[in-house]
Amino acid sequence: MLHRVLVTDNLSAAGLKVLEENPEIELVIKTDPKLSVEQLREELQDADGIVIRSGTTLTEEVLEGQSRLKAIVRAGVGVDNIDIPAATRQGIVVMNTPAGNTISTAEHTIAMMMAMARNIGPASASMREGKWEKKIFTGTQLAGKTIGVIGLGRVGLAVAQRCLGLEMRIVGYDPFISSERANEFGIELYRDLDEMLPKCELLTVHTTMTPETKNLINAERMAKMPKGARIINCARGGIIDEDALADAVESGHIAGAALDVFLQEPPKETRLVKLPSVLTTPHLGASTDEAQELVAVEASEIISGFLTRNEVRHAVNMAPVSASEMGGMKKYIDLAYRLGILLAQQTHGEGIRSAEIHYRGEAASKHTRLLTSSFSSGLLSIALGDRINIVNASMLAEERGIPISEETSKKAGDFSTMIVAEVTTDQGTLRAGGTMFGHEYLRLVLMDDYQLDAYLDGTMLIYRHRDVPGLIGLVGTVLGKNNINIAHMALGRETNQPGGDSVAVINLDSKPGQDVIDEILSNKDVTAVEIVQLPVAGAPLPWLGL
Ligand SMILES: NC(=O)C1=CN([C@@H]2O[C@H](COP(=O)(O)OP(=O)(O)OC[C@H]3O[C@@H](n4cnc5c(N)ncnc54)[C@H](O)[C@@H]3O)[C@@H](O)[C@H]2O)C=CC1
Ligand SMILES: O=C(O)CCC(=O)C(=O)O
Repeated sequence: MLHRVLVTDNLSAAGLKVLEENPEIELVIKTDPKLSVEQLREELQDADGIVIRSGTTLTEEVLEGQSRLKAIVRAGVGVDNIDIPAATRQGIVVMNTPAGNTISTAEHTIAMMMAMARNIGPASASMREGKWEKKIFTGTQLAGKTIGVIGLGRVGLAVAQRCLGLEMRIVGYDPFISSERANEFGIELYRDLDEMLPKCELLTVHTTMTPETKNLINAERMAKMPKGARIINCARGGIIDEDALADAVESGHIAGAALDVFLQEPPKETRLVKLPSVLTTPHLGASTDEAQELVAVEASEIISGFLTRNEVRHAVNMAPVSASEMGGMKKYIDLAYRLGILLAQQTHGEGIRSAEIHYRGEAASKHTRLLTSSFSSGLLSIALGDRINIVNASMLAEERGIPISEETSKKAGDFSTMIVAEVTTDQGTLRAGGTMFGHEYLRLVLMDDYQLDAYLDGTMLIYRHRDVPGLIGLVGTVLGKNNINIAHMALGRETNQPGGDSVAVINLDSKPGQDVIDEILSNKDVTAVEIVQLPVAGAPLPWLGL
């Protein structure tokens, strides 16, 4: 089946070519005219993936109920036009291309700073009107000035490097970078933003947009900057309070501002944009041929890799997994998922309080967070059906107040690799442990305290009983007379003594009806019977299609 990829913003031709040339992808381009919310919802119903830039907004309303959509790729950095919690809840993986437009954005920041410092915009406009106004456009030299850089990630550091070349002094603020790293870039790092601001003759922000960075630079903080300071924002509108900035520019406390990004794009409130000492561009930071080609090609490769090879690159709502890593993980993902569905059925998905997963031996060196998500998606599958997958399982478990923890030990026990899951419910704790033979055949080797060796697939009849002679034959007869074939049978004894409590797991070729269960249960030595239905061996996992 072809994977349908929707593109709703302008992507460079080189990026589109990657998608067009992939025989497993069907490309649908809907850039002109811009889709309404309703049209976007409709298009997404038939899409496996979507590639966007900043022009498309994927809100909760748009993403709600999009059961076919598996991946969103942002050709660029900022994912603030995507409702990430909504996407995660829907089980949609969100990925971006973090590095392709860094240099272009840093260059745009420098261009904005220099143009603002030398009044290039208004001077050019004045000449276009036939004027020659040398005096009023006298600017300010940058060499020797102190610039504050807030957010020392990819763009912030690239800006700092360039400012160093302009012989500026650089002070910086980013709570998540070490002073050693900042010093490598010639930046004097401050741990307190308010202490740094009085030093900043220029200030540039390069953080992502988060609740913490919204209005990070407000009226109070602008007041702490020296009179005549200048502010640049080529990151995200709203990191600098737009109203407060307009006030500060009007009052003359801030001499000028250079803005590429706005709270609303295009801005509806234009007081700031119309101020003569405010220089603006329409979100052009990443708009160079080079950056657009890089991000578009990378975005197209990311969506193709995800849909055709299960590769997860630069995901913002799940752990990344390379194609080769995914290859070695498939069986483990499957094993964890099967243990989850097994325990879900044994608890009937009710009253689950918490779960603990233990990874032993080889399993401990795998991507255990992903395996735990896979287990969780199996565990919650009864309650949530096919709405749940590896992407949203942890979030949905947390939302239901079910803590799912993991513990790893590289020391192998009885098996070279093993996953043991324990689920605590209102009634008690259930345990299931699985391994794989020859990296291929999944086996259930632990059930509560019983050691056994059962197939971990298909229809499983599990009955608990006293270990007395003849019982296996009796159960076999009941199944036989109802024409139910036994594929495999495993027994687990609590102690090695006969007569104690035991469990039997019988893999069947068809599912017995209630009458068969009742007949087995009517035996005085049988204490409980349950049927567990697992996917058949080798069945593709939901969503990942592994
Ligand atoms: N104008 C444009 O066209 C473009 C804008 N951008 C925007 O530029 C910004 C930076 O992008 P990158 O450098 O690639 O991101 P990044 O993730 O590499 O860097 C962000 C930095 O902000 C820091 N940070 C987070 N919270 C902070 C806080 N409260 N205070 C101070 N620092 C904080 C982080 O520690 C990180 O170092 C993003 O908002 C991105 O969306 C990026 C590319 C193009
Ligand atoms: O796609 C664009 O033009 C904007 C890029 C951007 O803002 C980003 O990558 O965060």
